Amino acid sequence: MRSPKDFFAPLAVGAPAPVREIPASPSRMIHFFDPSNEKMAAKVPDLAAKTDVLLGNLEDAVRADRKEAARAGLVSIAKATDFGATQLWTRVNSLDSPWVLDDLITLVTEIGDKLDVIMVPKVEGAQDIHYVDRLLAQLEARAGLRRPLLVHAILETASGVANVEEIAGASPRMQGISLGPADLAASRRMKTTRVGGGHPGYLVRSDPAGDDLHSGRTTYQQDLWHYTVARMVDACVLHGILPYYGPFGDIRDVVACEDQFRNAYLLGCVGAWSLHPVQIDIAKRVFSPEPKDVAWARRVIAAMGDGTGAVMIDGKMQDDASVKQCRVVAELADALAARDAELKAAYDKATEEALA
Ligand SMILES: CC(=O)SCCNC(=O)CCNC(=O)[C@H](O)C(C)(C)COP(=O)(O)OP(=O)(O)OC[C@H]1O[C@@H](n2cnc3c(N)ncnc32)[C@H](O)[C@@H]1OP(=O)(O)O
Ligand SMILES: CC(=O)C(=O)O
Ligand SMILES: [Mg+2]
Repeated sequence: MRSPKDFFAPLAVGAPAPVREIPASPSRMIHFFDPSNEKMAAKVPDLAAKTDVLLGNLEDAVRADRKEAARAGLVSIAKATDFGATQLWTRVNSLDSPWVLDDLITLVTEIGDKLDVIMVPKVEGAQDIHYVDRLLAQLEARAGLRRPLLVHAILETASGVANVEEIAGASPRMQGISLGPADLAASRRMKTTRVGGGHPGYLVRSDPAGDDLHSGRTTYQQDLWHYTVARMVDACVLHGILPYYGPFGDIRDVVACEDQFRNAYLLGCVGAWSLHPVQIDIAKRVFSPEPKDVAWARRVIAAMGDGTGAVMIDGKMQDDASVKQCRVVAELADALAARDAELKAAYDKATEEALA
């Protein structure tokens, strides 16, 4: 563990100084593509126009015999594409794999100036982040980079969950953490074979009306990921970094995908992964506050003046705490509206109507 005095010192001579605050650019969807897949690669320029984050994936879902092609593909795509305001991220192979060292050396030295964030899978504890932190500093110095790369950890091992607070605070490079429900389920020996989402067997049942235990009892499916997402959100907030829901593997079930994303949004996550183009708009919709909620938040903020005291609006009590809740929604809306004219118009129209 570095001393608090050295926390923001560069870890290699010539490496750029670490950032003191994580940039709050929109990252409602982290869209995954396989840079070795020609069809997906061809779509990257179009996808850059409609996603907040594009991520060139080198790890799971890329076949072992395509790892080098994926790495080389990402280098060419990054060099050839103008991403505009969209961030470019990558997910490198796991730290115990035969590919990760070349992934990091190649990507940082060839396209370090185009990359924003490096996602590290299967993080077990702070030691994994410390390893990547020092190596990135050495490579940044070698490449002459002026801006430090940020690091994102996937929470997908039982040990990672047990150590999530120390992972979140392991380095000033830590940008955020995503839930990895597939590897996490395997690591914990959970008995679900689904990639994220609920399970019909994980439920609670209402009490029986009488002696008949078998009929008339409603069941409610529960969220398998509630505990982990909530814990991840707290760890991220504690260290000033951003929490994300990860993948939803049932691409066809756009309805349950939206539900899972919304649960994560309501619990504090800022975005989720999209694995297929059909999930991009779902994430955009869910992780952008609804116009009526923005209008309400702005109305409460306006009515609360300096933010202290208590007022009644439409029969609901508002005070110093509820105005803070409203500021969360209003500030997110302002940040998204600054980049999205359509959203800005919808927020402003709803606010005008609410204040009329
Ligand atoms: C547990 C984890 O680690 S999750 C993260 C790792 N997994 C991934 O990254 C998976 C990424 N996604 C995929 O590989 C694919 O979407 C699959 C395999 C799930 C489905 O792919 P397909 O069977 O080709 O889907 P489908 O036929 O509906 O695709 C329609 C079009 O969208 C394209 N497409 C599919 N997924 C993507 C994507 N993620 N990005 C860009 N284009 C895509 C297809 O190439 C196809 O293009 P075409 O119309 O030119 O032929
Ligand atoms: C996200 C991921 O990598 C997983 O669920 O395993
Ligand atoms: Mg995984």
